[in-house]
Order: sequence, then structure tokens, then C-alpha cells
Amino acid sequence: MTAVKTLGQFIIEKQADFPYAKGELSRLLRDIGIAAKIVNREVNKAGLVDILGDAGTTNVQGEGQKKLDVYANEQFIAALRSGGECCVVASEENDECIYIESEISKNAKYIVAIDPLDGSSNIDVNVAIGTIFSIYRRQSLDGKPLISDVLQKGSEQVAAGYVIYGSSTMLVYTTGKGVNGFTLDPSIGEFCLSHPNMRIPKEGKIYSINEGNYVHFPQGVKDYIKYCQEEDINSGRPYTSRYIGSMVADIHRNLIKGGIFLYPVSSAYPKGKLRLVYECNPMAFILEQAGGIAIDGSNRILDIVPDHLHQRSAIFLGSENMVNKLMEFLSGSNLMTYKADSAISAP
Ligand SMILES: O=P(O)(O)OC[C@H]1O[C@](O)(COP(=O)(O)O)[C@@H](O)[C@@H]1O
Repeated sequence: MTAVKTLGQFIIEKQADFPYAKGELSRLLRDIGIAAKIVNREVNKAGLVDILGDAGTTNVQGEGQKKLDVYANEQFIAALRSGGECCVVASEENDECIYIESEISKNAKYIVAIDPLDGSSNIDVNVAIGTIFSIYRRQSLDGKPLISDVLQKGSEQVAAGYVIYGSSTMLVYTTGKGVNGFTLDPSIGEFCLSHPNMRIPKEGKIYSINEGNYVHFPQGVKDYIKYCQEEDINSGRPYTSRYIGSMVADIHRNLIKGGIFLYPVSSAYPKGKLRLVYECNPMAFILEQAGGIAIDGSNRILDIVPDHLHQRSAIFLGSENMVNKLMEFLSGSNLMTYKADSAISAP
């Protein structure tokens, strides 16, 4: 009988990987884990309590906020405020950054960017939704943190993760030393290590894209979708189309089974729909750490320097061979290829 390893135990154990660590990041990850459990409790009973439906407010993106969006946002911000390790929260649900100037947080050195509830179109219909978080170390030395502390490029992340509220609730995260997944055991109220050292298969048979926008996609994306749908026994095509409409759920499935997730630019979203700072960057860091690739069509997502908090980006991420095949269609020739865990290399 192997003993379960809880998230708390694992975090403390892994602290040894960072010789100079004083436990601040560990405590911050603990705080996020606690808030995730509280949100999970409301998600699980969403149909029973008055937490479904619209909150009657809109966020900075002009999107209608769901009650659960607002609730999750409040829970994560409260946990980050009371934990004392976070000095700035950048949330999808708040126009501006939240600077935490309380006594216990005055020396806090971490910035948290968060999408408190991802997949809001699925909240009211009991389909898997998630939370996405990204952690940076502040660069400015003292005084009030600067916006430049928040707008760091994704490769500067010290940790990133997501929570998926699905048939079971899982927390998956990386601190730059691989990816590990923990399943919430409601009977003991603990996230328990269930998916150690997650790796995305180099090859996959699943493509995830909202084909309802097909007519608005760039030609290279249309050609790649056609390639996925063509019959070819050797490469196992046609591939399977799977699209939940919750980024966390679509990418979690592909991380386990192999696959590619695509959200390109389109006429509705000329710069892409998904937000660079608290959706694309954390998911790209996790995928790269699991052996996958994440690009915006011409750049490595983690190399993009954000210029504003709610900046949008196109994103294509998943199994190495599938993203490289997509690149052939996007660049129209085999100019560039990507090797997982390495920078762009000209052949
Ligand atoms: O409905 P669409 O246009 O396919 O968009 C779905 C995408 O938008 C999102 O719902 C955006 O996230 P939010 O719900 O946090 O706004 C992603 O989770 C998902 O991948």
C-alpha cells in the first residue's frame, strides 16, 4: 500500500530543489491550493445554490461576468491577500492590477496573474471549467511594485498551474522542474499526487479548435484542419476532433492523450481571443515543461513581451510533432521547426 502524498508534502519536499528557498513560493502555492478547494466546493454544488447565471456585471473585456466568475475571483484574491507572499494580483476579472499593501505582504516578492474561472461559457451547463495561474518574482527592488513586474515575458515565470473542476478536481503545476498533477480527495480534503511527472506524447491524434469559426481562419490553419481530416492510414489520420470550449479542459485532455489545441486569430478576434498574461503564458510554460510546444504562429509564446495586462494572442500548443506539422502550413514552407524545450532552430 503506497502512502498518498499530499500537495503540501510534495511542495515542501520539492523546496529542496531550490537551495536558497525560504518557503515563500511553497506558502504561495499552498494558498492557491486552499482557494481552489473553496471554489471547488461552490462549483460542485453550483446547481443547488444561487451561484449560476449572470452577475449582471461586465469585465474589462466587455464580457458578461458569471456569479461563479466573481465568486472565484474574490476567493483567490482573498487567499493571496491573507497569505502574505503576494504583492500584486493581475486578474482577468479586474481592469487594473491589485496592489496588496497590507503589513504582512509588504515584503512579498511574488506576482500572481490569474484567470479565476476559465471556460465561463460552460459554467451553467455543468461542463468542466478551470482556474489558471502564473507566478513571477518581482524585479523592482523596493517601494510599490511596477507594472513592468507584471508584464514580464512568460519565460520569466517561476511557477504556473491550473485547476480543472471536472469529473474529479485536479491541480496541475510546474516550477520549471517538470509537471505534476494532484487529484482532490474530497474524503480527506487534500490534493493527492496522482499524476507524477506528466509528459505530453510527442505525437497525438486529437485536434481541438472551434471549427465554427472556420471561414474566418487564416489559410494555413484551414489547410492544417483539412490535413487533420484527410484519410492516411500511416499517420493515423483522420484525427479526432475534440473541443470542450474550456481551455483548461481541452489542454488537460491533450496533455494526457497527445493532441494540439488551436485558437488562431479570426475576424472576430484579429489579435486572437485568449489572454497572453494569465491564459497563454501559464499554459505554454506547463506544456513546454511536459515536452510540448507553444507558439502564436511565428513566435514561441514564452518569448513574447506583453505590452498590456489584458493583451490577447493567437495560440497553438500541444504535441511536438503536431505543432511542427502545423508550422509547415502556417509558414507555407519548412523554414522553421521547433524542438520541445529549446529555442527556434533554423534547419
Ligand atoms: O467559445 P470560443 O470562442 O470557442 O472560446 C472558448 C475559449 O474561451 C475561453 O472560455 C476563454 O476563457 P474565459 O472563459 O476565462 O473568458 C477559453 O476557456 C476557451 O478555450
